[in-house]
Amino acid sequence: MFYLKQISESVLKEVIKKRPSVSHKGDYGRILIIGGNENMGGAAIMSASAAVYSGAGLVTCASAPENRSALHARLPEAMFLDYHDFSQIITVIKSADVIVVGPGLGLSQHTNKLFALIFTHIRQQTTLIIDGSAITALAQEPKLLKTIPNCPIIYTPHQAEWQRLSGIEIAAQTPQVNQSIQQKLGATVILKKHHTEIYHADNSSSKIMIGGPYMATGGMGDTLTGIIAAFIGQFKASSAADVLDAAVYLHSLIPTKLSHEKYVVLPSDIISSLPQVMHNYLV
Ligand SMILES: NC(=O)C1=CN([C@@H]2O[C@H](COP(=O)(O)OP(=O)(O)OC[C@H]3O[C@@H](n4cnc5c(N)ncnc54)[C@H](OP(=O)(O)O)[C@@H]3O)[C@@H](O)[C@H]2O)[C@@H](O)CC1
Ligand SMILES: Nc1ncnc2c1ncn2[C@@H]1O[C@H](COP(=O)(O)OP(=O)(O)O)[C@@H](O)[C@H]1O
Ligand SMILES: [Mg+2]
Repeated sequence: MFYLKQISESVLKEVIKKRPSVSHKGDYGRILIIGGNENMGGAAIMSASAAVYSGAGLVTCASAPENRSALHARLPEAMFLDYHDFSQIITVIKSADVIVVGPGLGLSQHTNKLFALIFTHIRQQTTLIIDGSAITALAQEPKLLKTIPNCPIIYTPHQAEWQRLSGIEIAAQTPQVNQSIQQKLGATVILKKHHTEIYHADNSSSKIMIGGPYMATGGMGDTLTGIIAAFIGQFKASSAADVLDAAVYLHSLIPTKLSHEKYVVLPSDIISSLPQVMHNYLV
């Protein structure tokens, strides 16, 4: 029998820490989000917003220039880069603690150029979260997959994206098979579904038993990427597995609670609740 640990609420108390008085934004994670083409800026904005509202110290969003005003109007805490400006993007890649690539990025030659840029300039200690279009782009370009850098990598596929990347049909995505592909990839895989499963880089695995169809709105996965990035960027005292378990659990805990009074829980509802709910877990 394959054992997936059921994540419990207690992980939030273990991971979320009171901040030392003598600290500054640089201590809470420099996050770069690369996503949002001219039609899907919302995905990058939701990812960046989730990162800011879950405590990331400095968030920069590299996106299509059409999204600049929307991002600034919606999230003035975040900085913006035109994703065609390679020299500025390289500078931020080199200083980022966590990079998210993919929310709303779309599939184009430009997506592949951005991959080459990240893979060349990312530092070994930086975590790279690969989501959405970026997963599909990698699945379509096996050559790119061979050039993946030697830094911590986290894939956050939904079941169809996992099918594209792993070659496993959705019906055949059992924990044993999922873990064998995850180990071949040498990365962490967060397989998003009803009761999301996490296959950690240290070969442990876990799953959540909360969340439901009130979360089935576009942007819900984009929001998860921002929470994960912020947690990695700031909660350095806990193990990598606990930090990811906590981020994934929190992302579903908020809508589970709100679903008692709402038919659907929007990504924006989760984002605005994050600071208050996180405060509840300070010991
Ligand atoms: N506001 C914005 O800017 C938004 C931007 N977005 C961005 O769009 C990009 C593309 O991402 P995507 O997930 O929308 O599309 P894609 O990768 O083609 O997968 C969909 C196909 O897979 C199938 N499918 C099967 N199982 C599934 C499952 N469990 N979960 C989901 N799908 C499942 C599904 O089946 P069907 O619905 O037909 O039954 C369909 O055939 C990505 O970069 C993302 O960030 C979105 O976040 C939305 C809000
Ligand atoms: N029925 C459901 N039960 C539990 N979680 C769900 C359900 N439907 C969607 N979700 C969650 O919503 C998110 C959807 O991710 P994804 O498809 O990548 O969204 P998007 O790309 O639109 O942002 C995942 O975290 C998934 O677990
Ligand atoms: Mg997605």
